[in-house]
Amino acid sequence: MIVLIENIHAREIFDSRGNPTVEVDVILTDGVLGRAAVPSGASTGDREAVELRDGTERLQGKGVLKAVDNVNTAINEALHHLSPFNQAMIDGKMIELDGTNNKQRLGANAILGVSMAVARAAANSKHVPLYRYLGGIDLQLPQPFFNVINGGVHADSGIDVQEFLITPVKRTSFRDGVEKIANVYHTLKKNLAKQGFETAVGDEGGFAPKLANTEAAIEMLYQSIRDAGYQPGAEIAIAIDPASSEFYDDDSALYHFEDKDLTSAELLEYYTKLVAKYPAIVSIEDGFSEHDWAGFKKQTDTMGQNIQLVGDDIFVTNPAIFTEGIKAGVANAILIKLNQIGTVTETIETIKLARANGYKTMLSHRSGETVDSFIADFAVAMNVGQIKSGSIARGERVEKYNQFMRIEEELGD
Ligand SMILES: O=C(O)[C@@H](CO)OP(=O)(O)O
Ligand SMILES: [Mg+2]
Repeated sequence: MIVLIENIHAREIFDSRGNPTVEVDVILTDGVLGRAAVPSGASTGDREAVELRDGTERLQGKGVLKAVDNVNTAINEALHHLSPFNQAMIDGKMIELDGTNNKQRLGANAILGVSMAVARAAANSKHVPLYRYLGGIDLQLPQPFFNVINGGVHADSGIDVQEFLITPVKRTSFRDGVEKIANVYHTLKKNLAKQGFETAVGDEGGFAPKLANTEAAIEMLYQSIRDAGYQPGAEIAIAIDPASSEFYDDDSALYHFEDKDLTSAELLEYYTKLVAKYPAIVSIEDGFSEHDWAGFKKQTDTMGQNIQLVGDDIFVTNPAIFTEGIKAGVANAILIKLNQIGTVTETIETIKLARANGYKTMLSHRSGETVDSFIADFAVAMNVGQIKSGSIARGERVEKYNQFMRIEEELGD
């Protein structure tokens, strides 16, 4: 029996920050359903594909009814009775229908919702798990990075660095890694409370204590890793995402960081000293602004041999922009976010580009999420190597880690 797309239906739902977002149902001619929901960022890169919002009075302008309508009319018509098993063709049709270079007409939120839901419908129709449908034979669970202290625009902690992540470098399995992180997480909570700090959490489920600065947060992590019975660095390593585009001033070309205005060179000196003092730090993401390619390049030249340097806002998962970055020798790893580029097919293209050029890849959630765990299956299918999905203490974050544990159980040894 030939199975085709019968109907596509989108609706407006709400994400983990209480903002509207797009959910899409794809129904095939065999009656099978594929459903997917689109996440949303707060510290977005300028050149990300456009998230279409209504801009009307309703819901502070954040409604997504236009995007929903684009799915239910134009996209539904264009994909009617096409094969759900040719993802590249489906994504290509939507890119063509949109006709812009940043998906501003139909909305990347509309297009990505359909793109992911088609993949899921196809997998369901074939009765195979999504990770197996999208993946080849090389299915691998990634190294997980858990964001346990939140700052920047994700919390009101007052800490300039947006994310402090910990990763279980020594682990016997994915589940074992999650258990170790859970131990550190609960120890960190106790340590914060003991010292009189708040233990409420930020957007990504990490704590949002009013710590003095970056070093104080890292000290807190070192102490909690040790108190939980692990060695910082050898057993549990640390990563940071300063998301520095958020504190970069384009006019003066200065970084407003921890009450000082730093030049690009001064910020580099800061990072150099920071990793020398805290060798458990193995990865820095967006250490420099998306508008400071020279600074990012300088950091790559001086620190890139010893540490992972991840480009997020600067590359926005865009194959064309990333190609410029590769040519310029900027960063040695790339953060991958499906909604920065807007289709499954283009995301795969960027991952392949990274692999071909010796860049590491880290798949990422957004700070506004839903319980959709598409990225867990996608990470395994694409063998991305690393993932970040927040802490283990908010449902929409932990659902991704739980899905990895289900997949690990299915894959066995
Ligand atoms: O900067 C980031 O890496 C992301 C995800 O953690 O944040 P946002 O989704 O707000 O862009
Ligand atoms: Mg980032």
